[in-house]
Amino acid sequence: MSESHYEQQYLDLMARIWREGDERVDRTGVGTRSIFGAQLRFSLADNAIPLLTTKRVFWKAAAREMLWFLTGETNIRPLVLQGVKIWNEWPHARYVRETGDDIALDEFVQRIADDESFAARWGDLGPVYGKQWVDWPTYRYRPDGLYEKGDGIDQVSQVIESLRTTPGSRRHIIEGWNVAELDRMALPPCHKTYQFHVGADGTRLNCLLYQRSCDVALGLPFNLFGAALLTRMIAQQTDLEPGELVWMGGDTHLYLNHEALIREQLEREPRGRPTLEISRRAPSIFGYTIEDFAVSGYSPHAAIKAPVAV
Ligand SMILES: Nc1nc(=O)c2c([nH]1)NC[C@@H]1CN(c3ccc(C(=O)N[C@@H](CCC(=O)O)C(=O)O)cc3)CN21
Ligand SMILES: O=c1ccn([C@H]2C[C@H](O)[C@@H](COP(=O)(O)O)O2)c(=O)[nH]1
Repeated sequence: MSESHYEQQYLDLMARIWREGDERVDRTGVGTRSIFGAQLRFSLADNAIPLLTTKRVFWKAAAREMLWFLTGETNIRPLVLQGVKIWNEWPHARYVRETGDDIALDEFVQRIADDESFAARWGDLGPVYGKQWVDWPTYRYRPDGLYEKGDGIDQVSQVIESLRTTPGSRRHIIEGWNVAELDRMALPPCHKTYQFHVGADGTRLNCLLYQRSCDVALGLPFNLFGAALLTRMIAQQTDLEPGELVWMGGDTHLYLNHEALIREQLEREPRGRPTLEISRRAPSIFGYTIEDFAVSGYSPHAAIKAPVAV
């Protein structure tokens, strides 16, 4: 018998949530079936990548999003200019809510692209992932008892440094959950904690991602690819071989309006094992561009459209 396909875990998770999940009214009002606590494991060895094949996943959008996080940027404009649409709904909803100007999503996005000052005012998501990852704010007390702003903390560089100098550490963490700033974020981070780990006698880099809330149909395919890509870049920068990606979900759910996608996708069989090649070693973790990444052996089933819950 052939070794089971890595994607079977994802399909099994989807089937189990749809079959056994509790039906819940969620923040978006759409409604979900949900389980609490789930785990998936993927090997990243030999350039393996946990990219779904039972529907086409636009991995370049996920890769561009990951590169955007690494720039520390929190405005959607750079994504919009690259044709990445996945964050557009949230600034649009805020704009409509705060101005009463009920413009269509497409028109809003066009203005973000065309008008830099409009984008500066309305395109920002607040201090989300990128900001916390590379510029976590600090404050220090002054002798007069007031605070002043300290230097931001670049967690990504610190993790790379700690992987190089103390690989056996159990503290290689990149954290997005800045409790003091949650109320200023368009959405509190979902893929909130990345822990890295050096295993196999100091040769392999493993990553564990803890995701507090997971949209299994739309978000998870992106989150798995993103986490694998981040791990691959960090492995290259620290001269380690890619090891394993462990994914852990908190509230792991399927939106009720994704039923057609779920039924269709669960009929399909995984197809092939794509690989990710990184064509050059960038001077630092911040030096990669989309052209550095190539996926080969990817001939997935057709994309399946589904509405995103805002
Ligand atoms: N409900 C919800 N689910 C999410 O996955 C999610 C959020 N909200 N809010 C913030 C981000 C945005 N993310 C998104 C948003 C949309 C797609 C999406 O529509 N994906 C489509 C098309 C992708 C494309 O056009 O490139 C897909 O078929 O995967 C994926 C991830 C992940 N996050
Ligand atoms: O990277 C992401 C970002 C978001 N999600 C999903 C998970 C939930 O369905 C929503 C967030 O809603 P909350 O009420 O804040 O939990 O977005 C994801 O799966 N992946």
